[in-house]
Amino acid sequence: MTSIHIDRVSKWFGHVVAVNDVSMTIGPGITGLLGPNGAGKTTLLSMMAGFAAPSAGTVTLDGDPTWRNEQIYRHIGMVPEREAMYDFLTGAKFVLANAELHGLSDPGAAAKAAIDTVDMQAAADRPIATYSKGMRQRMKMAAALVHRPSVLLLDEPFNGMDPRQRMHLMELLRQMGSDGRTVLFSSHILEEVEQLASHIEVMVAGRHAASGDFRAIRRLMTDRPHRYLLRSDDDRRLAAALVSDDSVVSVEVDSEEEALHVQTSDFGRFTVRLPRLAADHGIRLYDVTPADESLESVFGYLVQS
Ligand SMILES: Nc1ncnc2c1ncn2[C@@H]1O[C@H](COP(=O)(O)OP(=O)(O)OP(=O)(O)O)[C@@H](O)[C@H]1O
Repeated sequence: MTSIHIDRVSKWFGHVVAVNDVSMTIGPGITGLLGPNGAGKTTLLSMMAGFAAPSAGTVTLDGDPTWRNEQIYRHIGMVPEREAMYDFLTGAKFVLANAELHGLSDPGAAAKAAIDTVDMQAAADRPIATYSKGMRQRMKMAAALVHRPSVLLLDEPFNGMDPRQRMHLMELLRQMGSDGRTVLFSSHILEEVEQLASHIEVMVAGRHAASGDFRAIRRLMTDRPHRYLLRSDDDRRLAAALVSDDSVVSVEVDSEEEALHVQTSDFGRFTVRLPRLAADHGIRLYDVTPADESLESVFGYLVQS
């Protein structure tokens, strides 16, 4: 069982719409679920794992609904972002308890194999309370893998990991993807998603904003109109010079801030043209600051497009 199909799914909590009419299919290999905080990624993953019911629409795994379907839990492993571990247990006991909950025929062997997979043998007999965030993350991963699920869902798995742990987990996920498993992980960091996933789904404010190859998503993010804040020794003359340039969409003089707000459609060309233009007109530039570089505004642009 490998393909998750999300069909017109919404989820609301009182007046909050966490997921808004989302449709997507997640197949074998590695997919990145990208979106800023509060985009609805955790809520969507919980519905995929069968932990929460959609308010509208359906979530199915190879045609079978995931909600309240015991058979489905055998095929899905979920690594939640929030800690859901008993700190007094050792890592080994925690993974073993998960193996027993799944009713596996040899829970001891399954737990040992899962701990070996995440390379946590050395710390397996220590209480979880003594683990670093990255070690906890790996034990949660072992618990999620103990029944050898064909679908692995991970919520912000790289949070709190050091670079070496990050590389180790990336390697492990790559291996699972190439074994034909379906691996879906959420993140709010584009670079992280790019390194691992060839296919990306983007969520913004509960909506499905974009889907595709990471190059296409990257292009969408860099081709958007860029806004800059400029300060110079003669803003009005600079504004007049800028409006005649092809790369500039709009210029606004902000006399309160004593600055110019410039919007460009081609930021590569603009960054080359701006210093030349200023030099040609004998204008001195004091400040050139991108005004919309925050991740939220980049995602916001994707939703509008
Ligand atoms: N149980 C709940 N009760 C009320 N509101 C909720 C609940 N769970 C999520 N929400 C709201 O739904 C929206 C989406 O939250 P969700 O946690 O799914 O986003 P996210 O993309 O995973 O963000 P983050 O990375 O910050 O966890 C948010 O506005 C959140 O406050």
